[in-house]
Amino acid sequence: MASGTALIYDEKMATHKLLWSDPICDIEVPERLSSSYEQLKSYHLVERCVPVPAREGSEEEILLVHSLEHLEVAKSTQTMNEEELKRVSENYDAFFFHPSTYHCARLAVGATLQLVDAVMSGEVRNGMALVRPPGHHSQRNAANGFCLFNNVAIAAEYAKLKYGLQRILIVDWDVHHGQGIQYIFEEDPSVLYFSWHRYEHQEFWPSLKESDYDAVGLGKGKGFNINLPWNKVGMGNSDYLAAFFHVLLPMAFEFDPELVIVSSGYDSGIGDPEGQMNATPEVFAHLTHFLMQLANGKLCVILEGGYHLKSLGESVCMTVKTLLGDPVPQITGEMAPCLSAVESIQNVRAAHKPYWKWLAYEDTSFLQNLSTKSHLLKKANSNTSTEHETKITNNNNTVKVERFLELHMKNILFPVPPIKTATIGSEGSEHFLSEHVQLVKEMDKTEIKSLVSGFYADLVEEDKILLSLGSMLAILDKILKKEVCNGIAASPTAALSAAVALRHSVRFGFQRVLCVFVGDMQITPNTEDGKMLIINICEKEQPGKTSCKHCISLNWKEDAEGNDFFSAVLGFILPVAYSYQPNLTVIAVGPNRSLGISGISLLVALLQGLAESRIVAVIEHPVVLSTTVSLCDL
Ligand SMILES: NCCCNCCCCCC(=O)CS
Ligand SMILES: [Zn+2]
Repeated sequence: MASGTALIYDEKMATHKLLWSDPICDIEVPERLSSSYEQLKSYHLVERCVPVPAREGSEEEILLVHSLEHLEVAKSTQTMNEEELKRVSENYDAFFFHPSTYHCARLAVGATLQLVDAVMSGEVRNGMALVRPPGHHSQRNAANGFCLFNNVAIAAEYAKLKYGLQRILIVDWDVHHGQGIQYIFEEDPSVLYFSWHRYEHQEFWPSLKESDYDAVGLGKGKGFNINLPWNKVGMGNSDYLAAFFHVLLPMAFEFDPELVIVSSGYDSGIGDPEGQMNATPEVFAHLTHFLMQLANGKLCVILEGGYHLKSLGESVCMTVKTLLGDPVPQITGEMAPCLSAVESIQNVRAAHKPYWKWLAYEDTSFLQNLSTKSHLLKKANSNTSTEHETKITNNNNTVKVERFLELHMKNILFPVPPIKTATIGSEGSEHFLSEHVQLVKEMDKTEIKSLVSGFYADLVEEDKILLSLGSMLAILDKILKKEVCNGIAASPTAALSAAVALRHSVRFGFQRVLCVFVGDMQITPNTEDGKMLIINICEKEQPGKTSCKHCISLNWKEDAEGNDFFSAVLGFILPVAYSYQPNLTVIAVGPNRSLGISGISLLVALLQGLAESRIVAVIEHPVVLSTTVSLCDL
């Protein structure tokens, strides 16, 4: 598995700038790039990345997507004076030329392709390219929305051609619809394009009918274009996470891409004048973390929009920090998506039902009266405020947002715990594990006995059991003291170890401990104090087992595709776990587990988005090593 994160930046891309007054384009300033880079430096993130130089994209590479005419027009602007530049710019919707624009746009293309090469060659695992002008609005024969060449679309065509890829996922989390990308790939089933965007029932720019949820692709491309319109402003972390859990991630796992490219616009973040949304910078760490679980981690993040310099910089840092494998910061605030977001999520799922296995059982009965419904919704929304109150409605609120960003930002990029993963390896096992792993010495028996005696002494008689608890407790202690980030212990009885780990963590002072138990859990610690949440994925109905508020059992059977597993984890376990906001996660795999190794590794990897990635895995013997790899392989 490749390692390392590439960072591609060339300050020459800051020369492109607006020479006349234009209230629409004046937010796309050179400082977007330089201040993001400075922010990365201030958090010591640049030095941790692999520097990869930008290059000029060739004319041939640009012609993979654009017409010769478009290329020639762009090229001809290099020698124009301001008046001519202004005139050419007026041919396009929201675009401006500068004498250096053509050169900068070729650098943006080249930087993007350099990142694709670095990732596809295995030189790095993932990376980010800080580029401008952005690309996702530009079309075969036109510049649009600050974009001249479609960097991400060219990258996808380039990767198909040079590396023979057949499945590329493009995730566009910019707050605008990347209609350029949609037009280029809408008949192409080898490129899955997902975009969410501010839409407000087609009121918001670019105000296209084809940006709505029912634009699912054309011909062979049907089902491979996913539009999630936001019909209200003020969308926040909970709405973005719900969109990933209930739309993008199940599709992405079913699609199983060989490469993931992100049209990474941060105008969907809080404070941005274009987006007017409320999602905070750490949400981009979570979104990045989720996408890192696809395509063996081959992830190329390409900058698109983002016009609030402070919010942009913090979000860029959150993204790069996560690409580097750092623990994911806790998401705070409400966890329920708003009504309008749920409406959009339901609509796009219903529109895609015919094209996706994981949606086979989707109930679309609500759709019948949708046409009147959305009309009614629109009318209703004009007065009722059943949505997030939009915190940034008028300018004195903007001050509040600025204040929020100042206060909120300075300490959310915490120092990384020195060691990532702890394990009790039998002699020599350290050779299997990556450099992140620290071997922890066993606790001695007397210490264990005294520690455990207050809990399950009646259950713990045999020494073998006692010893197994010792290794888990030794690791758990390091996690609770935040000396390590996560750990893994083998155990002859995962159920007992999990129960002790839960009790021990609560006694240590953790207020919300999540336990995901795979297999039938003989012991269920009492959870009524709300300090534990147990999700039990069990093969068969547990006779007489009552599901109480904090103990949920999910009946499970191994199925042919394994797709149901993804939608169960993504559509149920993660949303429940995220709404619980645990500060520690215990995952335990019992004897008759029903999930394959890959399923467990994915579950562990996805659960690392919680509790600042504090997770302890208690595994029955045979699967120990592979799970260790997925733990320290973040
Ligand atoms: N009433 C007309 C308003 C037009 N606004 C155009 C905004 C273009 C934004 C492009 C962008 O941010 C790329 S990521
Ligand atoms: Zn944008």
